Amino acid sequence: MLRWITAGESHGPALVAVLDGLPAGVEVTTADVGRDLARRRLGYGRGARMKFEQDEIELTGGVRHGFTMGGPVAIRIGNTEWPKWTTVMSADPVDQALLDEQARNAPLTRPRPGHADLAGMQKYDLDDARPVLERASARETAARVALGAVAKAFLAQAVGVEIVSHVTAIGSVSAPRGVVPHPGDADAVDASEVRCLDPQASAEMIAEIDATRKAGDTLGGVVEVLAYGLPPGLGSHVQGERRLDSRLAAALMGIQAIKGVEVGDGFELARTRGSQAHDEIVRDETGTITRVSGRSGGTEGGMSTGEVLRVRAAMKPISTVPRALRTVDTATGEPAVAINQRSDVCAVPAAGVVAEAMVSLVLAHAVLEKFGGDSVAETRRNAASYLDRLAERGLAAPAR
Ligand SMILES: Cc1cc2nc3c(=O)[nH]c(=O)nc-3n(C[C@H](O)[C@H](O)[C@H](O)COP(=O)(O)O)c2cc1C
Ligand SMILES: C=C(O[C@@H]1CC(C(=O)O)=C[C@@H](OP(=O)(O)O)[C@H]1O)C(=O)O
Repeated sequence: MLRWITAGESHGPALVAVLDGLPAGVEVTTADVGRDLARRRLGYGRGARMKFEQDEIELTGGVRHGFTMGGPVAIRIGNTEWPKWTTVMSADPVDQALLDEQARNAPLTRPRPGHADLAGMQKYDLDDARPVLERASARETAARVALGAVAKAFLAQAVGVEIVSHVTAIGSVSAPRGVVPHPGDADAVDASEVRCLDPQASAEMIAEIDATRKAGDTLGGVVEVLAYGLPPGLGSHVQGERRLDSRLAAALMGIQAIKGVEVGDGFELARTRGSQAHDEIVRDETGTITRVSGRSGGTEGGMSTGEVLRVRAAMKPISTVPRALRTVDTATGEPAVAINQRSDVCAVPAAGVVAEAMVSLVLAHAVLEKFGGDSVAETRRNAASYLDRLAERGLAAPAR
């Protein structure tokens, strides 16, 4: 079983992340993790912090000489912001006099709509939103992306699966339908400041972000993740929680600010007649079983079909809106405007990288469930044996 967990606060000394259950022999380095973390910092519309936050990475456990050893992989990501926050975020008690010296230590009592602030203060019996927002912050997604990089390395090396993500909409601007990147397009996607393959849509998205920033407002959008090379039969129809689609949806919905998930053509399928909604099965000239379309997004009955997996996630606009939103000061009970610190205007491009990480973790888990293995070579042999058996039965799925 593959399990993962993260800890740490936005302005604490570091984030830490643990991935337990990975076989030995996965080739992964600090540079591989760093590459994905750098991609997460990309994106037009991000705020000031992303320009100077450095993501100091340390593989603190589970990896030796560039290969996993079979134990938990532990990653520490130091926050370079920490020196400014040593008092307000000190783990140990601090003198009140010292706290009173800096404005940033004052309790936050004007909860921001759209954030965890108010519900967290209610739930955890707090007079200050600080302990809530520190953990609710999407700074935590750096830890997930670090683990996702390791999962992605495992998927590529064990079963040849490649993951790519892109932005399909920002605010009212959508990429044309049919813009679907292949693994070979990954660098071209990242070369766009909004991680969109279509140049015209990219330019329009950037203009929309500029106009929104000028208006003191924020934006959301839609990201899509594709997985190429999945074998059929990951996940299972036998129990709701074992379905690959339900696990992907939960993992994507667990990302900060994600409010909707679609698998394949998703909501569009609800408006389509059955004859136009499903992917007909044919045998091609090589004897391979294949589909004439990809509307299902590569899952049927909660299992991978062997076709390209395609999932989308909708992100709501950034919650910290410069045009101050109404709230109530919890210290006085009086109407107030929400705290408004520096913030992103749009983080949809970064959310795509986070979604890629979550899809990678879910797929790595599903691969290990199906094929097991204490070494990558063993997982690879087990997967090959399954695919050989499918071929023997005349049920080989296409290599994608
Ligand atoms: C990559 C990423 C970056 C984000 N950056 C910000 C930000 O700078 N400011 C902000 O207010 N919200 C930001 N958010 C969103 C908040 O974390 C999110 O709105 C908040 O957790 C409440 O959303 P929820 O109701 O889905 O938990 C970001 C989200 C993601 C995924
Ligand atoms: C730090 C990151 O994102 C942060 C997510 C975030 C939020 O409220 O979610 C608010 C901002 O942080 P701060 O309040 O310190 O300016 C973003 O910069 C990151 O993605 O690494």
